[in-house]
Amino acid sequence: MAKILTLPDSHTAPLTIRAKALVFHDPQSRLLLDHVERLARSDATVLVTGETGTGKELIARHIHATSGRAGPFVAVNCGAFSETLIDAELFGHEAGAFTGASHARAGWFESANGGTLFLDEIGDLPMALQVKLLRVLQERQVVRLGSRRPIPLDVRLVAATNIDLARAVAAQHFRADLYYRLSVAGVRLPALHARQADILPLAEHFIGVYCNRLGIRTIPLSHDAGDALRRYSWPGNIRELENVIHYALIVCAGDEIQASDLKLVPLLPPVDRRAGAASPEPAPGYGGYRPPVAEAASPPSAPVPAADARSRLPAVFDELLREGGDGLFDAVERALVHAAFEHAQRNQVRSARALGVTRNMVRTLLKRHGLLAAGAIELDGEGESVDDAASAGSPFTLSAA
Ligand SMILES: Nc1ncnc2c1ncn2[C@@H]1O[C@H](COP(=O)(O)OP(=O)(O)OP(=O)(O)O)[C@@H](O)[C@H]1O
Repeated sequence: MAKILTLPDSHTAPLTIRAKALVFHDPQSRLLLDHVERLARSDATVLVTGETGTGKELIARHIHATSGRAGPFVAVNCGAFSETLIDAELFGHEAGAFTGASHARAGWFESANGGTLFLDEIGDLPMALQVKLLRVLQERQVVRLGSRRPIPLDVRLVAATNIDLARAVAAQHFRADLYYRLSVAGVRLPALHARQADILPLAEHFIGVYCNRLGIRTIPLSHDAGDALRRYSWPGNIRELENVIHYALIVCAGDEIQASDLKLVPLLPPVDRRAGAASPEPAPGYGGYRPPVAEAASPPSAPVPAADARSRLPAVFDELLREGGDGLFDAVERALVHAAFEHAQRNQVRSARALGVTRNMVRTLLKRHGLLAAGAIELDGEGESVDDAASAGSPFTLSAA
């Protein structure tokens, strides 16, 4: 059974709590872990939400491991089966219940008796089975397909999803009654970029795991590599970090993992600070990320009130701003506007849509950062109108909270 190391209250140094494979170092993460363990001690059904790769299954396993339940942990991905199959697999069937059912078979609920059933991607469960699931949860008994005999159950259900179930209810893809039943006890796992203090401890943890697996001595991160990991936005969250470290250990040729060994997917194209200059090719390795190059001699235009600009940009900038001060904010804002403008082939309307701001705001920001200075071409949209709402699918909203 996984064991949590409890830390003395007086311990002020940053600490990593390791419980089997659990790394929770960020103060917010530790609070979350406390919450999870309190829920684990109850019998409550728990809904774990969070983006892909944030550790939902790991948390479900931890809930089981710390619940004191002696039965097994049974994990099922609801999105991986057809409706007919998942019905029979979840609730079991008697012999002859349907064509091909030559033997009676216990379903996952019965298999998890005394333990925990983890239903991953619960949002993918077909509506008809949502009704059945709700009934099983309420009555604490299951009836196999082809039978009328109720089988009593003692199963703790943990469900997980990376979609917004409330929206799925609004879109009539998910039943409201099941939603309310599942949402009583919830755990929301933050995206990795919002757990800054967890990034390096997790990276070190994965270095340990994979060096062990590869049978090599531990290779530490160089300073630059650590910096790059902290600055990256991690759209694939902890799973992506794990893969990046695994790959880096395979390609690393020296005594330390270098930034160039890290295969990070670029969120932003590289930045050229000269207005109107063509974007250079991404750097090799390190996902093409480059720090902004030194300021070139393009004259700054009339500034716009910073607060105005900030209020319209995604929340991730607020985080960067808190951490890095105005200089960092400006650099990121400029990089973003420049990237969107180049990506939209200097069409202000399309840039505005990608950024989720008005066209006037794009124009103001372009001016402010000298991107409409001499040599820059200004193309307007062909009569397209833009409203203030962020456009769906904007490539620049990936890391927004
Ligand atoms: N706190 C953590 N400490 C150590 N490893 C972790 C932690 N959280 C997640 N991981 C690792 O990250 C990987 C992804 O975690 P997991 O599969 O639990 O994510 P998930 O949210 O269920 O993903 P998906 O939504 O894609 O199913 C796993 O290898 C897991 O062991």
